[in-house]
Amino acid sequence: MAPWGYEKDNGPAHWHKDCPIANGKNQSPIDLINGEVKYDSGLKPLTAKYVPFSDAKFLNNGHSVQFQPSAGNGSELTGGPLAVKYNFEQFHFHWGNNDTEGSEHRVDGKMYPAELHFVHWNSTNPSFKDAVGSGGPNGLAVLGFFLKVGAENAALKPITDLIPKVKDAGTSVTVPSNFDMQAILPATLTDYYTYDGSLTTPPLAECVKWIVFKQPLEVSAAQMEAFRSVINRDGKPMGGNYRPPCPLHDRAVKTSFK
Ligand SMILES: C[C@H](CNC(=O)c1ccc(S(N)(=O)=O)cc1)Cn1ccc2ccccc21
Ligand SMILES: [Zn+2]
Repeated sequence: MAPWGYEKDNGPAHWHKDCPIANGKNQSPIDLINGEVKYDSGLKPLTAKYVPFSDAKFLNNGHSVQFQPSAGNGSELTGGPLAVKYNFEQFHFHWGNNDTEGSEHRVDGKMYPAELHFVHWNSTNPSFKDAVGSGGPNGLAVLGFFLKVGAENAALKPITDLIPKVKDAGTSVTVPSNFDMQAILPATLTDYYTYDGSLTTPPLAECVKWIVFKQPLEVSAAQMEAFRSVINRDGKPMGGNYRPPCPLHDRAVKTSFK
């Protein structure tokens, strides 16, 4: 099979051939149905402590655009549903070719124009790759933020301004060391959905504690358009790089809010 992608001939419906876990019982994304979630008063706010990276790249890997430090620097995530500290690994985006589609998770069937994922790995593992392969839903913790079109996002501007430099698959650019990743996050990481799931791209490993925030972030129409100028390995617009929702099976989605 051609390397996986989101086109007709290599998209999500084909992934099970190389990754049979695609039809597993803990797959992501899902449709977050408010009538079926359960409030858990034990869910505390999350704490993300992000230290500026001196050596990070912003890259186009053919299926997303991704902020990738060269090494860890103590940036970490704790709290919420997490029992231990998780190290920051990377963040990346999923988006659509118009404002009616693009996010991976949905809320009562509604899609947002894009979704931002902050990927972290369980620090009890020696490395990110070990955490992916560690088995069970505590290997990674991914924060999901919906993006909607509105005011310009000043915190994301240093990143969206770099998008034209990584238009082509396989290209990358150095991110200025004064980029403040912490500024992207809302002041308090309180209202979220959380459930046990998987990577949303092959190898689709079922190793993720998902934490999806109820409150979308805003980006300007111009910032949204920047994403839509990115192209994939086939020279086609990358927009549409989202997996459709997967069956919940017998999983519970908990919320930190009533
Ligand atoms: C997974 C890793 C490549 N994929 C990811 O890192 C990743 C991270 C987050 C998401 S999302 N959209 O769910 O937030 C999706 C993919 C490579 N890799 C590491 C071990 C490993 C083993 C076999 C094959 C590839 C392997
Ligand atoms: Zn993702």
